[in-house]
Amino acid sequence: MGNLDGPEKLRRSLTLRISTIYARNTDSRLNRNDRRGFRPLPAKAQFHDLRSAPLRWSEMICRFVVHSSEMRSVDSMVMSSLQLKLKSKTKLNEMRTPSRTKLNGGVYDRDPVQVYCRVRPMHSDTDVSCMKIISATTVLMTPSATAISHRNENIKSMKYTFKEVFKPETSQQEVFDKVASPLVEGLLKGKNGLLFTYGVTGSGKTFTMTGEPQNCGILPRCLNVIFKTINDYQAHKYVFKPDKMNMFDIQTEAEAMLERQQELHKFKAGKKNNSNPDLAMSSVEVTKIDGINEDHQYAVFVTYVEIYNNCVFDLLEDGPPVTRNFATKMIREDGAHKMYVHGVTEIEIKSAEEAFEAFYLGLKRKRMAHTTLNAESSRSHSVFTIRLAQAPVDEIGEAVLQNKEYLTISQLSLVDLAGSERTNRTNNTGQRLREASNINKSLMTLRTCLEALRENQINGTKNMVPYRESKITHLFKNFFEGEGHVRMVVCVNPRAEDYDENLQVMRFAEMASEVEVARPTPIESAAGLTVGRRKANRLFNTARDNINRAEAKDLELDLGLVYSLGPDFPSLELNSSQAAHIIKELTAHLEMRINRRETLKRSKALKALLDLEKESLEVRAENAGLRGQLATAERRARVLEERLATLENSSLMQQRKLNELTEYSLALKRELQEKELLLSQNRLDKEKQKKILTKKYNNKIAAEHEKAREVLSQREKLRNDIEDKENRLRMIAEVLGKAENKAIGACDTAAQSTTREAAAGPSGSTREFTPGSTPRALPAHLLTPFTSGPNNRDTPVTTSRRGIAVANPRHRRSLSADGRGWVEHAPPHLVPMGTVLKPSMHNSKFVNKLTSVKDIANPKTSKYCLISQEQDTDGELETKLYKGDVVPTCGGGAQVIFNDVEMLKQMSPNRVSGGPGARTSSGGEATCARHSAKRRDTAGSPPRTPSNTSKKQRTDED
Ligand SMILES: Nc1ncnc2c1ncn2[C@@H]1O[C@H](COP(=O)(O)OP(=O)(O)OP(=O)(O)O)[C@@H](O)[C@H]1O
Repeated sequence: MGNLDGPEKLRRSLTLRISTIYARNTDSRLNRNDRRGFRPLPAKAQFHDLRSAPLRWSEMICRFVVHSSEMRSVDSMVMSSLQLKLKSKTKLNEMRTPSRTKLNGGVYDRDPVQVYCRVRPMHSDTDVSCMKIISATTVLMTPSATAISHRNENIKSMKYTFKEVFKPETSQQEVFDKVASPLVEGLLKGKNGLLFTYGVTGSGKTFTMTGEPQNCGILPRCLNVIFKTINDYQAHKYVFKPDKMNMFDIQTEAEAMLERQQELHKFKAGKKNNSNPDLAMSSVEVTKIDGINEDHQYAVFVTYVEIYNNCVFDLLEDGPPVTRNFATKMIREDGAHKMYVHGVTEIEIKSAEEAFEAFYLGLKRKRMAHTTLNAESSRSHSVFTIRLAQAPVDEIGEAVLQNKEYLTISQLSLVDLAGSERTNRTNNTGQRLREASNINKSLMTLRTCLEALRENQINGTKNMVPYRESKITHLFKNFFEGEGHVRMVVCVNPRAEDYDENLQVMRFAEMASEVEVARPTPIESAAGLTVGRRKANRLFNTARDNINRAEAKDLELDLGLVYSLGPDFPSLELNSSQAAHIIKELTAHLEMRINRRETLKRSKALKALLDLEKESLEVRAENAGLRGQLATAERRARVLEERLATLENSSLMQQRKLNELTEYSLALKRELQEKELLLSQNRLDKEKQKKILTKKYNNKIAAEHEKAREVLSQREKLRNDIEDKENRLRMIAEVLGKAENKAIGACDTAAQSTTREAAAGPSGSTREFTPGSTPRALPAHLLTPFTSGPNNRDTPVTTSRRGIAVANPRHRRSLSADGRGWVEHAPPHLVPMGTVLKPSMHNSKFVNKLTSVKDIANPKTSKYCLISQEQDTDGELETKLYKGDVVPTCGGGAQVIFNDVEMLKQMSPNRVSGGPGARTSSGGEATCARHSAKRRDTAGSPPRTPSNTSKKQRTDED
């Protein structure tokens, strides 16, 4: 280097030393030989002093290229790096998980859930709105006349206040800036956040969360901003590695590199591309978020799950892009009592494009369907979770500190809830109906949980919050029970038809805004580490790269630092003349010693190198063996995990089936009990009715018996009367018979027999009745001669008579009529018979038609006679008399028992008849008609010719 001029010499020496130091800066034990040319360190230099050496170098190199103002932080870094180890030792055991800040004697610092309202544009201009935005924070809802709540609860216009109300024309960017941007900032600063959209179906929740291809929503914008902000501070892939139990491991650069190489091999086998070329969300202009910790390294992980019919499905699971056959996942609690989806695919993302790719893969798999109210309706709740792992870089600003306690995990969950639906509006059936009922049920649980939480917070109670009743609330538990910011965007469709549902949404929003969540604690920077070390390291690296370039010749060098390595060797003076010889010998000796030492050193170094090489080989072999074991163990663990997941799924399914069966059996039991109850009720009713009826029946029977008894006694009485009268008549007849015998002397046989017949009573000793004859004696008036007429019937007649006169009232054939209590039922225009054969029915009631029951059923009526007249086959008039007794019935009516039929035939006197007994007469028609009828006792004599015969047919019913 002696021939080189100043700057060149310096450049070379710097290059040599920087590369040496850089190559070893991860090793804490620097070799003295490596520090050749540096200012010697004190003999008792401590470990942390040695670590500071490269930083001094970085300081020095930086001076070539950076502005002096930037050096201030580097200076301070150099100073504070000395204290690193001591302080870091004391901080090792400090927990990094955010803990609740206690204020004023145990009261937690809390923020309320911030609720925003977004009103979507109307479908068409003709739609009627039920909502008016009256200020930046207030809406006024007015019910339409048809609204149910207006009719039932008589609700008038209501005002609802929000953190902010977004008008229909508000842009997606504005909504993102106001609602989501603070949450993203919180995420980058280590705070948890939850943002969910809530509203009726078709109100714009998905539009707000996801957006449209050219007008993206909150989620893509969040991803854009995150990657834009942490782009320069990302850790290498696989430095942070999820441990599958909701926590992360930190790997060394070497381990991470190995995994990257393995992944590269996998990718060569076949890379999947799920990005959607139509959706250019990444092209949106984004602004970075300021104020993130530049001494940290960051890694972003995403998961995307949907909760469909209260089951959790992983939307990023390996498999074909569009599939529905994924297994359900379980929600579990990690070591820090946080809920997480066990076995979910968590992808490490290195750019916004990669994030969109994952997001669109999930979006394709998300369950959407066409419904009456929304062409693309979400049938599930979707939860996109961004987890950010961050950890400080080491003291030289190069790699992540290998200490899990410095690791901070924050998460932002973006939830697009499915919309509440009223089935009578959607007209859903089958699967859609089941989905809707599950959606409504889970939203109801969310509401119940928030209500319980609010109740506990307001009243200081400790009532159980039913998070576990629904998967979505189970997942939300982290946010409401832990720390973080919770925001909700209430989406509303201002149509008048949606009023009732929007009213429920508004009430929910009002209630949710009263729930408070613990404010997150800001994370502290890594203990004792110099702020800005990462930047310094970066500058150092840049400088190191630059110094090798040709342009470095022209760099202005501050040589002051370089020559401050130490003073020159003092000059030696020789004054004696023999000294030259001595010096020569000494020089030779010294050279020999130096050569020897060099040789020894080289051989020693060679040996050390060989040892090192051997050791390194052994370590490598051991490492390979261990890696193999690790890979096997991992494989086995994966297989076991898969088996566990399968078993869990099947147990879940069995459990679900069991629950369903239990519910079904319970329902059946309930039904059975109800039916039994109904049966016993019926039985009781019947028994009661039976008792009532029996009682009624008995009463009626008793009444009937009573009536029958009365009727019988009446009958008995009547019979006695009749007998009495008959006896009297008989006596009269006997008296009359004796008188006649005396007056007439000899009487023809026929007349005698007739008179005897008529006069003979049942008690008469001389009279014999033939079967079928009338068992009653003729009344006295009937025995009068024909001429006596009806008016003289009661008067005893002493005039003699010969033969049987045609119109002789004594020969009146109808013995059935006693003239009392008769109802005569005959056609209105009865041809007058004018014959004695017509029964005498005194004081009878004459009716043409039987219209009233009372005509028959009254105590005065005891006989009934139906008279019909018609022409017979010879054209003669034929009169029939159907006679019967009227018998009262139990029900208060009456029945007629027919017991006698009489038939009268009237023949024209002009009619020429060749038959025996036929008569011709020149007498008038009326007379002829009157005399043509003849009585014949059917029982006593055989029937005559039909022309002049009157028949009596008796049907004795009794
Ligand atoms: N603010 C808005 N500006 C413009 N269009 C909107 C807005 N909000 C919603 N829309 C439109 O309304 C329709 C329904 O919206 P979206 O699918 O987001 O409803 P949703 O609340 O998610 O319904 P669901 O609960 O059924 O999934 C979409 O076509 C969407 O483009």
